[in-house]
Amino acid sequence: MYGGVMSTDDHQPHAALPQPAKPNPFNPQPAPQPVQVPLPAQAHAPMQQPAVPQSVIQPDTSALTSQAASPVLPQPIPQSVPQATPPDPRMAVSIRGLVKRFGGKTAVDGLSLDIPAGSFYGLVGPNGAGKTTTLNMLTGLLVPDGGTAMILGRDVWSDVNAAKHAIGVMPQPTQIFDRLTGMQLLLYAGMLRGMKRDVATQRARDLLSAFDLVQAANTMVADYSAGMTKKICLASAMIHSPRILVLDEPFESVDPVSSANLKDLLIEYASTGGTVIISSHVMALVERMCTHVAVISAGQVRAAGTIEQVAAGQDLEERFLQLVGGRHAAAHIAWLDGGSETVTPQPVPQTVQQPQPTVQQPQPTVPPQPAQQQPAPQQPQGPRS
Ligand SMILES: Nc1ncnc2c1ncn2[C@@H]1O[C@H](COP(=O)(O)OP(=O)(O)OP(=O)(O)O)[C@@H](O)[C@H]1O
Repeated sequence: MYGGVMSTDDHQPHAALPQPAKPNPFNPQPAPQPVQVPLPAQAHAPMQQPAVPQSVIQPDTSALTSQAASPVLPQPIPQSVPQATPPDPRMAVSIRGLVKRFGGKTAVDGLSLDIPAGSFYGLVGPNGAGKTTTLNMLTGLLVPDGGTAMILGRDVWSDVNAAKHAIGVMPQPTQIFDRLTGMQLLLYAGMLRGMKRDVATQRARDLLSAFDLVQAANTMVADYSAGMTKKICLASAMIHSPRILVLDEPFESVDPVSSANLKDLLIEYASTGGTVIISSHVMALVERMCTHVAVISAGQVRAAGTIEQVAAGQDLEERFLQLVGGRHAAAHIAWLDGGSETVTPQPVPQTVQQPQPTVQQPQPTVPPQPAQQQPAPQQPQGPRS
């Protein structure tokens, strides 16, 4: 997804590039196009959950600390979400009461969050917590059912082009034109953003170099490995030097060398005032790289603030487990023993022994019997020999 650039009027660059095999891969969502259409009234309706106040970025650490004494059992959710407050336009991102339902499933359940400009913000949460859905709504890919989101003081949906101009979103590998070469893909991404070809070319070279993809610059992305594809996706999100980078699992499949380079690049980017928002399951990475973290579970923010505030003096991963209650003491599967015990042979079920009609034909080694003395074997479903 390349934000509002999909509606750019600069079509000339497109003609110079090979035609992609897939239709509109940068915006895989089916119609309607949320970037073009104002939200229905309820999308901007009053928040459906108490919004997070400023304390969301400076949560009540005393509450967190007071729970630190019990390292095993899940702790109560910190009470860091008091009464609704309006979105904060000073924030890079300010979300209030965001809601998304898929049928009967509420994926995002009144989520509120403030992300300060210049922060390196990690979103962590169990599988299915609602991280991707939140990011998709934040970046205009998905129409929310309720709540509001602001990017640098502009409402994502009512001022979508301005908001999206400020962000760079890493597309998923399935969303890119993989019949382009890496260089072509970056050029395409840059020129979609209205960049001149020579500027885009230079930036593409810089990015290919930074991501160790120079050798693969003229290789079709379809022939890239998973990690290389991830890197080119990331590079395409960065080429227009956005003020906010939104990266869903950016380090997944990326090798340690590229990963280190990427981390340096992102840290430097954040140090110059850029805001990086990543979702990740790698707690150590979040703890090491991010300045802030939000723990999301069941579509809500369980805790948010600086790493130190959320960790509250503990290992972040342990704290995470407490907050989401994900570790169950009885995680034991009796038969999953790695072969350490003797396996007692069990009688093979009859259904397994049952000969297959086409396989269990009378064996050719059986001595031939006179047809009139030996009836054919009892194989009613098989062809007769
Ligand atoms: N398009 C969809 N249709 C139906 N349900 C969906 C859709 N997208 C997400 N969901 C559901 O919404 C919930 C949140 O999904 P989401 O992908 O946002 O979680 P996540 O936190 O990103 O998970 P993960 O860490 O596994 O990537 C899940 O229960 C998921 O099954």
